[in-house]
Amino acid sequence: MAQTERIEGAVLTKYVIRGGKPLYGEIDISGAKNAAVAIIPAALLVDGVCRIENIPQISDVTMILNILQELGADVRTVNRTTVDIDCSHIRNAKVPNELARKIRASYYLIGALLGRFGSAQVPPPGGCHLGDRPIDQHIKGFVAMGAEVDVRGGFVNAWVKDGKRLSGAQVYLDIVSVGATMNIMLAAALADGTTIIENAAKEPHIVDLANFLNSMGARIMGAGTDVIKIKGVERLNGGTYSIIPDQIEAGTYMAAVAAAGGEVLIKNVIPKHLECITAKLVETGVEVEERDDAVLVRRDPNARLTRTNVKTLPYPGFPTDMQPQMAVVLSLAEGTSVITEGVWDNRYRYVDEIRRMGAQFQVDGKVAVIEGVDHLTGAPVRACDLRAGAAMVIAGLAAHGVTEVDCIHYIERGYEDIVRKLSGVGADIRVVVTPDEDKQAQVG
Ligand SMILES: CC(=O)N[C@H]1[C@@H](OP(=O)(O)OP(=O)(O)OC[C@H]2O[C@@H](n3ccc(=O)[nH]c3=O)[C@H](O)[C@@H]2O)O[C@H](CO)[C@@H](O)[C@@H]1O
Ligand SMILES: C=C(OP(=O)(O)O)C(=O)O
Repeated sequence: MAQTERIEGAVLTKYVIRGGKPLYGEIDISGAKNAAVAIIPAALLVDGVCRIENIPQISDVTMILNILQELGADVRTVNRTTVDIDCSHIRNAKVPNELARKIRASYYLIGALLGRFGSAQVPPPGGCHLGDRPIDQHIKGFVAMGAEVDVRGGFVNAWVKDGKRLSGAQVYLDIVSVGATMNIMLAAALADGTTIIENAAKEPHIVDLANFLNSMGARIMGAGTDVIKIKGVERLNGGTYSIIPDQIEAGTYMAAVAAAGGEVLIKNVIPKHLECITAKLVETGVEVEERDDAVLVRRDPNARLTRTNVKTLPYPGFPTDMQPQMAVVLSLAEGTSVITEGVWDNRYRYVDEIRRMGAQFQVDGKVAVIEGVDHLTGAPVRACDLRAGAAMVIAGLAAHGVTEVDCIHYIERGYEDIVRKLSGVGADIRVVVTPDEDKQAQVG
């Protein structure tokens, strides 16, 4: 990722956690990062004002809103979680380099700009390093719809060969890809004719993007199944839409209660979206009670967790974005657990960090074997990426002693107010700001 941990004023920030305190109380979940970062670019397709509610206050959202503004969108903050976006006056289909390379979701601008203008120039996506992150399936979809695509001069260049409008097409995805499914949906919403995506991904954020587009006048059917049908329309009109709660943020706090013990009501969630996470936590001995729009998570701080095996898979399988957090839970479970990473090639980069805290963790390719330990011990550790960073926080909450988590800008890509939310349930966690000595030395 291109973000830097050096921030204005030559300071470094980290989280300092004094662990070993069970968590009690309530946590409110914010809007879903992975839905927001696709729905905001989708506003490019709309003629008029889109009011988007339940937007999470995270740095990836700030970044994608900044990109739209750079392109010429009128973005107005209505309140903390609501923005009005009007892209009607944009005429520019070239996305600025510096911003777009910082986030993976900038690739949604390809589908949205192609759909709106018939051309797009977007830098290759950034995002967390989880292994190779190809976009060949996105490109396959655009090409099937009549686009030419090449990658040259540091940009993905895409344009429609004959005229300005893409044509509906049948696209079979060779691999279940969330990004390709959403990007093709974006491109197809205003296309001429019907697009059918086969072997589509089924994640909650795919359904959310379809619901957003449909609420603005699109005709998308089947989102949430593996065949999605998009009947292209002439135009989309403005409207109001509220983003779904963040499945992974909720799962992260569920894992925190599992690791640290206690009883927390996790509010503003869709319990159905959490079932894949709930099922695995229950196997380890955690109690989870589903309410209408909340889950109550309980774990006796004096009882040991039980081992289990986890394989990450596309939805409704166990999410890859919960793999590091679940690994911390299993590090504390009695017996040997096995995790198989089924989506990414390189999602165990945090292993050296968690080992510093006493976890017994062996990794061979996509498989991790974890021997549960009785307790973890606080240590200085680094957030290697967004979810690995969240996992370090969870480990710190459960550990004996003090844990310092560095590189927290990764965590802030996807977690709104994590320190306030955890402090609210009794965690001893602070943000500490210290002078950046390297920078001071340079300045001096
Ligand atoms: C299926 C899945 O769990 N997807 C996750 C993936 O979405 P994201 O959209 O980033 O990734 P994809 O779903 O597209 O990728 C899934 C797999 O398909 C491969 N691939 C993808 C696109 C492509 O054109 N060619 C190709 O080969 C990837 O290398 C990966 O192995 O990461 C996000 C952030 O961690 C998660 O929120 C998503 O839940
Ligand atoms: C890895 C993630 O995000 P991104 O794909 O945006 O890097 C994530 O949400 O867990």
